[in-house]
This record gives sequence, C-alpha cells and structure tokens, in this order.
Amino acid sequence: MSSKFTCLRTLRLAARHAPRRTFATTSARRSPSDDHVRIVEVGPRDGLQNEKQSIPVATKLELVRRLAETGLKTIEAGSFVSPKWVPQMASSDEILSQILKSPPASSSPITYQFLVPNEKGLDSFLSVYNNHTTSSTSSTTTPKIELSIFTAATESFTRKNTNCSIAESLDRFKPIMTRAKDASIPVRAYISVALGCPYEGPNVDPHQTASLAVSLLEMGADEISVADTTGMGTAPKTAELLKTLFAAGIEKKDLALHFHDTYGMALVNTVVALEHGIRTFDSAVGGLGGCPFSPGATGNVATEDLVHLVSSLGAKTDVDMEKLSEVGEWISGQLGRANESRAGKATLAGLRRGSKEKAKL
Ligand SMILES: CC(C)(COP(=O)([O-])OP(=O)([O-])OC[C@H]1O[C@@H](n2cnc3c(N)ncnc32)[C@H](O)[C@@H]1OP(=O)([O-])[O-])[C@@H](O)C(=O)NCCC(=O)NCCSC(=O)C[C@@](C)(O)CC(=O)[O-]
Repeated sequence: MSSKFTCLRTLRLAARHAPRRTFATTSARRSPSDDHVRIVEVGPRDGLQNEKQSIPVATKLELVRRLAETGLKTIEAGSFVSPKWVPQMASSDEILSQILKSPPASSSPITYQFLVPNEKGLDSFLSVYNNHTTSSTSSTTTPKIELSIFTAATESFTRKNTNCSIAESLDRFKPIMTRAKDASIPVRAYISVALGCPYEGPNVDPHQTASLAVSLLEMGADEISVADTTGMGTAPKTAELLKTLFAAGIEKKDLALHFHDTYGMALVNTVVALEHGIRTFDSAVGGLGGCPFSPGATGNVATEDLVHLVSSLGAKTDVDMEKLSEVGEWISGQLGRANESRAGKATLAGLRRGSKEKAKL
C-alpha cells in the first residue's frame, strides 16, 4: 500500500515540475473543432442514479430514445455497479441489451457509455455486450459502446464512493483497461471532487488531479472527465485546475469537464474552460442528477443551458434545442420533479407563445 502512495506522490511531484508529456492511446481521441462543442449527455446515468423512487426500465429506455433524437452524439446510459450501493442502476444490463438489440433511431451514429467500477462490473457488461456483438451483427447497425471507470481526487470520497483507496482504485482499473482494449472498447476515466470534496472541503489540490490524470492516461484512458461533483468550483479554481493539468502535459483534447450546478457556478466555470480551449462537457437534460455519495450536491448542469450558452457564443453543438427542451420537460414530469433548466423552460414558453399566436391567425 505505502509503495503505491509513494508512487502517487512521485507522480504528483512529476506533475508539478515535469515538462509537457505525450500519451499514447489506442483509439482515436475526439478533438472537436474550435467552434464545435461535444456534449456527453449523462442524464440516463448520473441523472437518474440518485432518484429514490424506482424508475421503470421502459422509462429509462424512452429517455435514451428521446435523447437520441435530439442530435446528441454521446449518451451515458447506465452503470454496472453494485445494486446494493446504487439500486437505481440495477437495470443497466437490460438497457445495454435493448440498445444493442434495437438501437434508438438517430440522424447520426451515437456512442453509448456505461460505468464499470471493477472486474465484476466488466464481466456483467461483457456478458451482455459479447452476446450482441457476434460476427453475425452488422457493424454499421451496432451502436458504438464505451466504458467509463471512476476514481476521485480525495481519499475520503474514493473510500465513500468505491470502498477503496485511490491507489487501490487504480489497481482495479488495470485489468479493466487491458480487457477493454483487447475488445477494442474505448475507456473514459472520471476524476471526481476535483474542485471540492464533501468530506475534505473546498480546497482540493489540483496537482493530485493532475497526477491521477497522468496515471490514467498512461494506463490507456482515452479521455479524462474532470468532475466538480459538489459544485464548489469557481472561475479562479477552474482556471487554476486547467493550468495545472496542462502543465502536467495533459492536452485539451484529452479532457472533458463535468460540472454540477449546486452553487449556480456551472456555466461560469464552463466559460472559463471554453476560454482555456476545452471543447467537451458533460451535462444532464433537465439538470437531473446528483451523486449518492456527495450529500447535498444537486444536479448536473442542464444540457439545455449548456446548448444555449454554446450557441450564444457562436459555437455549435448540433443539438436541436426545442426537441431537447421537450425531453427535459418530459423526464422531469415522469420523475415528479421540477425542470431545472432555465433555458429549457424559456424555450418551451417561447414555443407555446408561438403556437398560440399561430392559432390566432
Ligand atoms: C465499487 C463497489 C462495487 C465496491 O463495493 P464493495 O462492497 O467494496 O465490493 P465487494 O467486492 O466487497 O462486493 C460486495 C458486494 O457487491 C457485489 N458487487 C461488487 N461489485 C459489483 C458490481 N460491479 N456489480 C454488481 N455487484 C457487485 C459483490 O458481488 C458483493 O455482493 P454480495 O456477495 O454481498 O452479495 C461499490 O463500492 C460500488 O458499486 N459503488 C458504487 C459507486 C457508484 O456507482 N457511484 C456513483 C457513480 S460515480 C459518480 O456518480 C461520479 C461521477 C462519475 O458522476 C462524476 C462526478 O460527478 O463526480
């Protein structure tokens, strides 16, 4: 154990002082062009995992189907974690199976992502995945599937979330990475609580996040999603974190940012990240979400608000704002919760006004 911590400390020091480095990965990285922002819609997973009421699989699948029609190209659809820890995600095998069996209709190919915390989760995932991706299946109709692993920038959160230390979480990932690469499945890696921890407070050392990102990229991760799980992030902290990541040799195209909007700072932090050249962001339709292991943290930044922000800056997401806003309103109604997207609600109000005026003519 102590040697792993020593190793992390060494990496951390290296991240502080090292010249820029490059990482070899096996799959093509996404690098959206400068005026294009890639959105990873996490509503069906991060958005639903914390809901206390049981949500029918049909509703989850309907959410995925409706999101697929909006122009979103990456949707996180479930997670193969322990049902004792996160009961809401227990149906992820069925979700994956249905997506593979009858992919939701969409105008362009969609990538679906699933979380796996350990080899047991990977086994469950692969038993469904391999069953559907036999040689008889046409690769043009099979949707793209990716895996996500997750760790955190503080020991306390890692322990609460995954019942292990940070070093142990990295050890768990090594066989997952090897087996995923053998199956040609890209792997995304999350680093939670990078801008504030519910157990250790708002000041999380950005060098710790940089060290972890370096380890995960060296292990073969195709993308690092750096998460502000608690929403404690601010504009200066976001800028400092990004500068630290870049100084450690991590490139813009390696990174996604994942903001929760607990303090209403998510869009401000997004602008800071855009100014630093980041072009991939995670969000959840209707502002759904919250992590069961981050008490008090509220939803992800709403996808509708993110799309509106990006378009207000003259950049593109290829997402149909009206369709997306309808999805946010629909899923909020299904869950009996308020729609948290201001831009979504404003868009719908505008649509209703427009149709009333048309009806008068
Ligand atoms: C990581 C473990 C599994 C370790 O959990 P553990 O209890 O240490 O594992 P274990 O190996 O001792 O196993 C305990 C029981 O769980 C079972 N088990 C063990 N693994 C699995 C599995 N994969 N699938 C199904 N079952 C599993 C295992 O079979 C056993 O069952 P029992 O013998 O007691 O009947 C557990 O801590 C866990 O599932 N945690 C869930 C963490 C989670 O889902 N958190 C939310 C997602 S992360 C997040 O939201 C943050 C993110 C990504 O959005 C970014 C951000 O905003 O920060």
